Amino acid sequence: MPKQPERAPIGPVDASVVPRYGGEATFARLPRLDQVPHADVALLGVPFDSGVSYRPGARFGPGHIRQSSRLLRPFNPALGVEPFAEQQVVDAGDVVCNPFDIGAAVESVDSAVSELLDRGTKVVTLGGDHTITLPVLRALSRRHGAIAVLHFDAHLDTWETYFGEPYTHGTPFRRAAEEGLLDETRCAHVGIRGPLYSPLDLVRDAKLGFRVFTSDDIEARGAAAVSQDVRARLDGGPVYVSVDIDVLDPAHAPGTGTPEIGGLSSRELLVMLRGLAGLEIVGADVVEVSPSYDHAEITGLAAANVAYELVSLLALGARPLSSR
Ligand SMILES: N=C(N)NCCCC(=O)O
Ligand SMILES: [Zn+2]
Ligand SMILES: [Zn+2]
Repeated sequence: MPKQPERAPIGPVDASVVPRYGGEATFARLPRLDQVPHADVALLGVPFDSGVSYRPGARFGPGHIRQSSRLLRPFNPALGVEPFAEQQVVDAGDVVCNPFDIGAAVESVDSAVSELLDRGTKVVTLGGDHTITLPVLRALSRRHGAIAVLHFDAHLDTWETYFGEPYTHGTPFRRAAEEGLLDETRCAHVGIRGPLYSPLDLVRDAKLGFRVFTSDDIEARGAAAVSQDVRARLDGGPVYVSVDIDVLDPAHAPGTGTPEIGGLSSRELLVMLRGLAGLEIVGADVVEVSPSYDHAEITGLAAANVAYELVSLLALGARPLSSR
């Protein structure tokens, strides 16, 4: 059989030909999963927020992030990559999640992510509240074993339960640690700040294997310096990147459910993300975007651009070692 010529990825709709404010709001105006023969990377919406402890609305996050992603362009100069040309990126639509049964919703996310991974597609999940990271980690660790988690968040999300419930947006990383999904020598939280329930929260969190880089550390030492330490912590195996948009200061991301003052600027978050270039990233998410508290798409734009950086990092990771 003659070798098939390699097909170039189908990219976004060209904004210089078709106005970017019209047409279907797939992420970055990319093709849908059913429009390509094979996808290397899929953006997957998870409209679910039954795990929240305060303001609701993250169920509307995926649609809002897509709408806010219309202005993204195909070349990322900061990382020197064309993320949609070097790999086939698609929008895989939304997972159907039962809003009245958290356990069932968690199973649905696991199945949807597993199905994509089985086809050789990496997944960047658009939440949804932070509950949804647990099933993604379950699906990934079935393939990769225990993985490092880099968790950007104001909150630890390693609390025990809320109202006796194990699956909530404040507990995913405790469940993940208990289930042995995490490489406890290589996990980190970045951007932690704000009041806790008890001094023991930090002690219990450290026991799960997380190193904490606080929002104050970034203010004191600068994002570039902290990013070096984070990188050193993660190196040596598969890494999952979870971005709770409330890692940003409410001035940079007002549209979220549990806002905490004194957070990162969007510029600092970009520096931290770009510092990950070259790591073995196996999946990522952007969660906790709650559009009804957003203004002027501030949070939507931040989330869309974070997802764009994550897809860019996946493109770099897919390059042959010699050209990274
Ligand atoms: N994952 C997010 N965004 N928040 C967790 C906060 C849990 C609490 O109410 O203490
Ligand atoms: Zn948070
Ligand atoms: Zn969180």
